[in-house]
Amino acid sequence: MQSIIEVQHLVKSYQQLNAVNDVSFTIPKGGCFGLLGPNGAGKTTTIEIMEGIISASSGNVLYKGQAVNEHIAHEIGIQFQHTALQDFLTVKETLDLFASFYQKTLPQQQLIELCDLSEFLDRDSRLLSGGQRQRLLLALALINDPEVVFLDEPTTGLDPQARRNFWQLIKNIKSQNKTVILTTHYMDEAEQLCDYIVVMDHGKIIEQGEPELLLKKHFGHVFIYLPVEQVPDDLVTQNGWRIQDEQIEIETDNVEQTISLLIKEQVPLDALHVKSANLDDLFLKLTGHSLRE
Ligand SMILES: Nc1ncnc2c1ncn2[C@@H]1O[C@H](COP(=O)(O)OP(=O)(O)OP(=O)(O)O)[C@@H](O)[C@H]1O
Repeated sequence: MQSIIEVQHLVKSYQQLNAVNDVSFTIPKGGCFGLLGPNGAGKTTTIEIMEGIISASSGNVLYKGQAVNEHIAHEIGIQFQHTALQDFLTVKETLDLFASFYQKTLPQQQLIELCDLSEFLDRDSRLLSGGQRQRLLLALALINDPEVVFLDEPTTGLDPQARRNFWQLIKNIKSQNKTVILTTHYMDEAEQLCDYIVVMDHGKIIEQGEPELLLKKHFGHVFIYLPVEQVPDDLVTQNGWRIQDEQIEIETDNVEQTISLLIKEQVPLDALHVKSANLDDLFLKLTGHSLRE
């Protein structure tokens, strides 16, 4: 595995607080790397040190084996949550303006296609919908044809359809052999896009790996749910089943056996449903709270 960024023993302290507390990870070249964690976990601080925006108290970030310096700005693209767009400029004029800041740029037509901008090129950038604005901000992050693109919560506030469209754009970018570094509060987004995730909490890494392998490691099981009023209390107690949101939650590695037991105990099964663990469950298990609390 070829790495593009290495983060080594990173620490960032603010007075008494270690916002980032001895964090190390390696980002493989190509694919999508996700940095996840609840509010205040230290994600933005870590990312901003990687981007060269703020300096670390100690530790190193290596980009292609070299310490990060001011040249990194030419090789990376950053989609900020709130980029100030110039008033009175159309989308096309905004692309022209940002392209003028760089010596090397992606051909504009390619950028327009990659980010699906053609429908609203002549629109004043203040009049864009949330999804259109995000596509323009993505195009601005890609304007210098960077090898690494940082996306900080790129779909926050978008409707489900716009989020799905945006995921497709990110997949297109991945297929161009660029490395995408993503922070997100949406676990379905991480599951769809990320090849590797690092989960942070309180400034430290609490887990990292490929999403599928992490799910296998933490949950060898599936979940069966039944309405609480349909399962006798003593059966729940005997088996140590949990009660969550008016549902009995049964974690099992043998669905057939569990269902046979429920049938034997004459539990009605018409409202039963079965679910595999997902990243939301993993997050809850690791941090004790869900990501969007
Ligand atoms: N400039 C600063 N001065 C003091 N404390 C800071 C500063 N920047 C961040 N912090 C603190 O460092 C901790 C980590 O913040 P950070 O923004 O990195 O978290 P985050 O994981 O990105 O959270 P969110 O998901 O809410 O953006 C927080 O407790 C925050 O209050």
